[in-house]
Amino acid sequence: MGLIESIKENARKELKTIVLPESEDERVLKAAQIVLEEKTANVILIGNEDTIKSDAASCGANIEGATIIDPKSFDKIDAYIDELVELRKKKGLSREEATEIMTTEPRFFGCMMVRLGDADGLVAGSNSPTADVLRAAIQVIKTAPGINTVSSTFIMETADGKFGDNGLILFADCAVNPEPNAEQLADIASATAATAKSVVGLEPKVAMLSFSTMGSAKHPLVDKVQYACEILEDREVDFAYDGEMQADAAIVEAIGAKKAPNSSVAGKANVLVFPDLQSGNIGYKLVQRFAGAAAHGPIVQGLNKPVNDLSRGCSVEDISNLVAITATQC
Ligand SMILES: CC(C)(COP(=O)(O)OP(=O)(O)OC[C@H]1O[C@@H](n2cnc3c(N)ncnc32)[C@H](O)[C@@H]1OP(=O)(O)O)[C@@H](O)C(=O)NCCC(=O)NCCS
Ligand SMILES: CC(=O)OP(=O)(O)O
Repeated sequence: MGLIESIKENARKELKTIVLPESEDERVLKAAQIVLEEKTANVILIGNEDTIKSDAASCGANIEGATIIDPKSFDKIDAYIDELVELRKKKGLSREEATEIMTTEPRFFGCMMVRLGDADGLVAGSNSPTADVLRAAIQVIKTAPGINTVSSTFIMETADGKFGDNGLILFADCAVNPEPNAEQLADIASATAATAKSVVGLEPKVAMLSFSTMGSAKHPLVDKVQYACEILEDREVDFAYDGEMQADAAIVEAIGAKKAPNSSVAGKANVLVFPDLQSGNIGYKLVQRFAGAAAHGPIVQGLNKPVNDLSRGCSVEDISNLVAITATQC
């Protein structure tokens, strides 16, 4: 059974409720139909009921069974507004401003549903930049206890099975931290190793990527990746990692053996940690488009409850798959 099929099977075992705030996007309505048909989650759509039903009819999506909630007539809206005022009181958010946010910004409203237990998880981002989804999630859901860095990973599924574990390989961070420092790179490595285990069922082998392998180049940017490896060593993490190394040394056995002969990760990596967001975001999109890989995510790591993002270029199937993944994280 493939990864997504087994995730869907797990999701069906205990049905969770996932909020889809971007009901104005017809891909979301079509994905809601798939999720309901496949019974991988209960679905909450946010917006005006008449508008959503008419949009669904226009695009041929059968959303029967989805719950539709309009923040403007929601019976708990006052409690939601109070909670946002409390959460943002150090930032001086007024009740008037909180009311505006809760009634006009569905991503914030959806995150509040998750925070207050009226839903289990949220998927958004097909119709908004990642930063908008992340701000709502970080401000409302907050980080999990003991976590300093929210980050993200894509589960890349390549067709020919040559790289990673039978074609499965996680890329991080491709969506959140523009210029991670060494501490944050180490945090990203740990969070992604945990996702590899918990979501994909892989024993993580983490390669800390650079344009240098084991000191072959000298540059402050290389030093940063080496320092991140030292931090992982100091933290005595419980997963295999190595670096710094180039992408070919990380994933091609013969090149790993030549460039990093003493490494237990080189040539076998199933988690790639990119040195910054430019390389990570460009890297995942090139593999997705050139290699025809499925890119599941970005799965957001380090939040107190599951909220996952999408690329605006996502397909209907990407959305329904990510809903199933989110349901298994609840
Ligand atoms: C994630 C991101 C939105 C945060 O933006 P920001 O401008 O720092 O957000 P804010 O200043 O509003 O910060 C909100 C809060 O989140 C915290 N925060 C920001 N990034 C964080 C992170 N990675 N981990 C933990 N907390 C974070 C801030 O400290 C702040 O906390 P506070 O409200 O208690 O002061 C920003 O880093 C970003 O835009 N990243 C790139 C997203 C992107 O464009 N991706 C490419 C396409 S996928
Ligand atoms: C993850 C990502 O790159 O999102 P988008 O394509 O929407 O910018």
